Amino acid sequence: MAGFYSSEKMTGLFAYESSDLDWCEDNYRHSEHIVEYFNTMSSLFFFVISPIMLYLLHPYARERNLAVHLVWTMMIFVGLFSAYFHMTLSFMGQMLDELSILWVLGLCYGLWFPRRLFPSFIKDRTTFSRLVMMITVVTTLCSFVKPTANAYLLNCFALHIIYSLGLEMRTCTDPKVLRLCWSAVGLWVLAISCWISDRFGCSFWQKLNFCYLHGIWHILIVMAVAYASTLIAYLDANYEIPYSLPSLQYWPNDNWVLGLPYIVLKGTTKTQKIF
Ligand SMILES: CCCCCCCC/C=C\CCCCCCCC(=O)N[C@@H](CO)[C@H](O)/C=C/CCCCCCCCCCCCC
Ligand SMILES: [Ca+2]
Ligand SMILES: [Zn+2]
Repeated sequence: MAGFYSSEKMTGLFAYESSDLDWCEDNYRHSEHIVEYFNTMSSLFFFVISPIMLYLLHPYARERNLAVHLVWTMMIFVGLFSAYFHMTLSFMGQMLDELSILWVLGLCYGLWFPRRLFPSFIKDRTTFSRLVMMITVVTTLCSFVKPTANAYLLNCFALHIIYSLGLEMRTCTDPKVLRLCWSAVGLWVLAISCWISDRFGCSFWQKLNFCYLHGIWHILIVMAVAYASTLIAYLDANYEIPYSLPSLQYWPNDNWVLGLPYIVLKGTTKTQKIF
């Protein structure tokens, strides 16, 4: 009997609308199987950008650490779980969506957090990455205590990333790097405005019959992550693999306003001897 109840509880976690979260978009408006149609479809944008970023960052990843590829590989899963969450609004969907974001953040911190900002008792990146891993595991467990707070906590990481970026950019005068930094911050500001507006201004947007801000957030946040992660990887390359002579370019065209940024390496391990 106890087994029956616990398996019933388990299926309850997968049940449609079992999450406490419900975004502004009308439920079942465009499909009887998909709770929030536009929020689900816009999550598919992750599948468009992630493979391109995997391809663009390959030369840098090969030189620095192939684990860099995990970032955009995991972003494909973030997109998948986000689509599943909005399709069902299930508790399991919510946790998969949020925990996959937490683990991408953990990975990015472990890989790229600048050495000179490490706490003084940490001497090398391996120890720092282990500490980040432990914090990520503990936060994963804590996320089940008050699941409605998770999204707010995750958004706070963006503030810490921007603060750390500010410290790193203080001495930068390169116009191309500054442009990438301001574009990343600008995209994030637009994205978070959509997220907050969807969360707290829903009755206003319903009156205007425009309930798609959370879907727009999905698109803007992927672009912000593409810009911010490339910028951080570029700063990291300058510090960790200076012989590779990193520079920034945009795909598909370097002159476009809204291309995807990537790192070009003009030197390789073969030219390392000179340094
Ligand atoms: C030294 C660290 C470098 C970090 C580089 C960037 C790392 C990006 C890490 C995570 C990717 C976030 C992907 C967002 C997916 C959104 C899915 C979604 O919409 N989920 C919502 C529910 O559907 C949920 O409510 C959202 C929760 C909030 C997520 C907050 C993510 C923080 C993203 C940080 C982006 C930094 C941008 C900095 C710009 C200068
Ligand atoms: Ca809804
Ligand atoms: Zn979402």
